[in-house]
Amino acid sequence: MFRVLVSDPISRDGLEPLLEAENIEIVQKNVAEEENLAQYDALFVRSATKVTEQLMNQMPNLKIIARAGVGVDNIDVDQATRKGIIVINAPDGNTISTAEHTFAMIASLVRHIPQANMSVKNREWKRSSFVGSELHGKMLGIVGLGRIGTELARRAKAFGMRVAVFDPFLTKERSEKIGVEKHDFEELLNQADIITVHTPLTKETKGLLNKETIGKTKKGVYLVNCARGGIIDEDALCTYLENGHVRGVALDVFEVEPPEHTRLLEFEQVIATPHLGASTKEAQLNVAYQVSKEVLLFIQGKQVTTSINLPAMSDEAYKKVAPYDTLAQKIGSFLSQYMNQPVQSITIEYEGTAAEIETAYVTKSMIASFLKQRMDININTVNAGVLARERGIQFIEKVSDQNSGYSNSMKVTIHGEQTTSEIKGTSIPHFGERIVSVNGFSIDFHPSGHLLYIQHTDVPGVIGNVGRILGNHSVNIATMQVGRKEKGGEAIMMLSFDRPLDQPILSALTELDEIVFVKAIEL
Ligand SMILES: NC(=O)c1ccc[n+]([C@@H]2O[C@H](COP(=O)([O-])OP(=O)(O)OC[C@H]3O[C@@H](n4cnc5c(N)ncnc54)[C@H](O)[C@@H]3O)[C@@H](O)[C@H]2O)c1
Ligand SMILES: O=C(O)CC[C@@H](O)C(=O)O
Repeated sequence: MFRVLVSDPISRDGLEPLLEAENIEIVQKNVAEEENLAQYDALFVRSATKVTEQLMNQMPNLKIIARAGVGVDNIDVDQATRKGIIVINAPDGNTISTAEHTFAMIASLVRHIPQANMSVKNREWKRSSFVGSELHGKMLGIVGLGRIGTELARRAKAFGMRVAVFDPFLTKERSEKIGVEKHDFEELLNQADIITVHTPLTKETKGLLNKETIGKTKKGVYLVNCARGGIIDEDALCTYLENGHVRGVALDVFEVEPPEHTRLLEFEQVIATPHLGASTKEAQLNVAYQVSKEVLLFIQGKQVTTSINLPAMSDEAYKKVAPYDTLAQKIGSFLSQYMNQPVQSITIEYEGTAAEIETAYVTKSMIASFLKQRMDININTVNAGVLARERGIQFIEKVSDQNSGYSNSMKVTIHGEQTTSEIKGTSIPHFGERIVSVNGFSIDFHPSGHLLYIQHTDVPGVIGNVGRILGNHSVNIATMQVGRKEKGGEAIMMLSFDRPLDQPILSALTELDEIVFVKAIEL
């Protein structure tokens, strides 16, 4: 049974993909009211539930956190990553609703609609107090031209506005295609009549509009924040509202929500909504449906596509990656068992067609498989990189479209404290994965099951002696391959069996004079 806790109000209709599937239990209850948090595999939230490290510690079985919305600033993504918990969001389900809400706020702001509404309801008729401005011909400055910024730009243009944009990641081609003017931040501040922010809240965007930058705006500017509280500094807003430099402000989001203590709400020129950007039936259905489908993919062992802390990959891309993923996991596990010593660095080299896949994913998968042999915690592609770095293990990825004899190959080299080892493998369509070289010895075997690696001197009788000892212990050899670098030098044997070998057999083999090293490997 896969258990899902839905902590914030999320559209039940949107949960349909999970409700219709078998062996999934969905509980809609706030985390604060649930006594047995440890039983859940998935947690669904909107912006209200704060997914802290402490909460994650109370949910040791948690595998996936689904944010039914865009911003993940209420989730400690770094901690989730360390714990191997996938974080997904619904990147575009609420884009239209938020763009429409922002536009409604802009229109309300310049026509004083909320203030006029209050006045009429107070039985007043003060027409001259609420003279507004047209949007037509004015310049809207959009900071952050992502999904919402782009939809907003379209709506502003339909109203005859000029649209100026600042977004450090925006290309000239894209701005021309959308029909907006690309500016640097100072130009936008100097020229725009209305400035609206649509970036995520990050270290760079926190306080982006502050005492200094608001000071560079046109006198009488209108400011809008329907993205995240804190992108516009609230103290600075109060200062510029007080001295009349800022004519009006529209806020859907606040530094602290609900905004019980902010002075901002005392200003007549400030209009506010309680974080309603995504609050439409359509958006809530979309976001819940999007994350439910993603969680279902995860339960089915398929690739999720909207993860915050995994490389994004379509199903199509994963089909190409899957054979190399299996090969990488086998090599990682083999080397970890083989090299029983601390490790300093891991290099993974992709050649030929293997270089065309999403290599970052496969590298993490290999590292996860390597670390799993050594650590008793949940390790997967989400946290493998972080955990390796924390343990001082460097990992290096090299990609080359050249091939050295195989149409695709993957070579992993591990530098340990005492020795260095390497394994090269390839994936053969319809045949599976093969290891083609171990520590420079050419060989050819399928990396699976109960294996035995033997390093020995290349003299007559070794194979017979190994066969005799195994036979004496009633061990049946399933497959056997040998490889050597030169006649009479060192050589290796790779054997596979139907059952694991126990220690007395390994000791008996080690006692043979011509045997240098014996290692049982379970894959
Ligand atoms: N009020 C609501 O209910 C509501 C609803 C949805 C989203 N949001 C907020 O809106 C934000 C934007 O959503 P989106 O879907 O458009 O995201 P998005 O990722 O599509 O767009 C964000 C844009 O910001 C730009 N950006 C990043 N750093 C920047 C910087 N320092 N200066 C200028 N631009 C920068 C990025 O290049 C990107 O184009 C979300 O992060 C979320 O916090 C709020
Ligand atoms: O869940 C909500 O209503 C808020 C959503 C919004 O802030 C988001 O980032 O998607």
